[in-house]
Amino acid sequence: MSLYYEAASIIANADAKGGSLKNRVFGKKDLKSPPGAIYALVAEATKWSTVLKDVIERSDILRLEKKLTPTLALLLAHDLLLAKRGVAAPKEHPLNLAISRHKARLSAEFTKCRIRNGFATIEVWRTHINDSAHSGEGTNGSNGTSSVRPRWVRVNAVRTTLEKCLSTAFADYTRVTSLLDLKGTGKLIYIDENIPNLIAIPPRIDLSKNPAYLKGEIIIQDKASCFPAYLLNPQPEDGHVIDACAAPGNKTTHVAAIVSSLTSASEAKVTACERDKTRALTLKKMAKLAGAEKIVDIRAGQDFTRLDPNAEQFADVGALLLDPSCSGSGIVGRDDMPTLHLPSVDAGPQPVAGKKRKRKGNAAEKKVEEKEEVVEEEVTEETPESAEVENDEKKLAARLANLAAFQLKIILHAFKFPAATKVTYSTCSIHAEENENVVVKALASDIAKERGWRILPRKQQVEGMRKWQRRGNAEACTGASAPEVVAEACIKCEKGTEEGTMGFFVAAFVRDREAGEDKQQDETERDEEEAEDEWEGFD
Ligand SMILES: C[S@@+](CC[C@H](N)C(=O)[O-])C[C@H]1O[C@@H](n2cnc3c(N)ncnc32)[C@H](O)[C@@H]1O
Repeated sequence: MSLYYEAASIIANADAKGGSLKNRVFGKKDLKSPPGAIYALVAEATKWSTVLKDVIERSDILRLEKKLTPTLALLLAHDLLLAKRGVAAPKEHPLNLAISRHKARLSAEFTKCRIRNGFATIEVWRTHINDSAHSGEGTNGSNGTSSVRPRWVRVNAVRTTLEKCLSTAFADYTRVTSLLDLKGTGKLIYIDENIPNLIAIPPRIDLSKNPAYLKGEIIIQDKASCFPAYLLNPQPEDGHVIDACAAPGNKTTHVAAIVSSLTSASEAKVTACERDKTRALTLKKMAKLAGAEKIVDIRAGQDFTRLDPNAEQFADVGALLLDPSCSGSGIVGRDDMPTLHLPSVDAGPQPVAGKKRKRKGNAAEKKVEEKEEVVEEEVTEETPESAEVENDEKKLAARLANLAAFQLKIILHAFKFPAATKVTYSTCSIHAEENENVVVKALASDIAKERGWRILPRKQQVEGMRKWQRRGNAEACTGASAPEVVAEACIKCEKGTEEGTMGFFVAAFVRDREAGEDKQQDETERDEEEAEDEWEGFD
């Protein structure tokens, strides 16, 4: 497999591994190309991806080179236009031919793009691209707007208050009113408008030695990761809360802070299950640092799906937070996969209406057509390698299907807790298979119908979540009785946007306590009657 196919496979993330690009490349054992070369190619091509996407689309090469995938076109165009060594494949290699025969067109579009963006030379442009990547800011987000990646900081309400923090740890910071303003110089702070007690500062500021951080008064936590506990909105009447998949504990300590602010810390009760004993150690440390060890009962090594919902000790569990393992495709770390903007085949210049190419056109047109036919043939020679890419896609689909089955199992188990009326389900995945699709299946389940579980509609969500604009995709909710309502109830975050979050998904399920109790009572009575009917003794 060539360098380009291996790099494309890393980008496709066929192994569905989360974490940084470095981890994904250097952690992969079976690479044939040098990992350093793959890493450099993906990192550099990603930095330039908004530019290359534009250049490729305007050149229309994806339409001409039918078997060149958007990812391969991006990687090859990068090397052709920007790498000192050019395309790292022999001149006669089909991939090299597929990109090099469009060199004139691509170079012309690249130059036009540079001029449009106001850069006098490629070197000035390169410096700008490198600076933007270094500060964690995209020149353009995936939706064509500016993107920003601030450092999100949650003020831990168990230990302190936002006001105290603003007058101590952040006393010398200047308040800005937009996330984009955090790109400025100096100590800047933004107070979030969706999540209480959440602030953002420029990513260049290191908090690791800050006393407030060391004392657990502030916790570094992505904004999106604060959505589940806030959306769950546990109230004193909800009683006991369960965090089903808790380590390392960001959401556990957040939910602990919310419940303890509403009741006395001695009454607040959160049970945190963590199946992995080693990860549970981190959870323990985190709960201690956050001052939540008395609120949180940690069940190290406990598989949530083996917890007995009908056990006496869980009789008052009213709310459950479910944040199960997922593909992690939405995760953005400081050293993580930056957002890659891929060209689309349909975005290129469209043929002018009424000027259909004919087989017997003028000489120039004919030449183009002949070339196109040759292109088809040459790329077909790549079939074995294309098959490997296809295989990667199949691997990803299989992994997502497994994860989705496990995620659904977690939700359906949570629905069984007799006093529960609130459940949040979240993932840091960008795949509908793990998100909307799982929600739709959960709503269609027998237990949801029996116990009256439904989606919490947007208009009934807590204010900050109601205000959040990015919602689910109705097409991915096909199968639900009201796909538009379910999609609107689903909350999404996208990485690489002006909102400055990771990729994330969260939805809440609710049911009326009375309706649930009635239905459960009916069910119990029905079970008893059935048991009586089945009883055939003493005759
Ligand atoms: C996405 S992480 C949770 C992150 C955590 N909620 C936070 O915000 O810090 C998922 C965790 O669930 C744990 N897990 C997976 N399956 C589980 C199960 N059946 N029961 C309990 N924990 C489980 C994993 O070991 C992992 O630590």
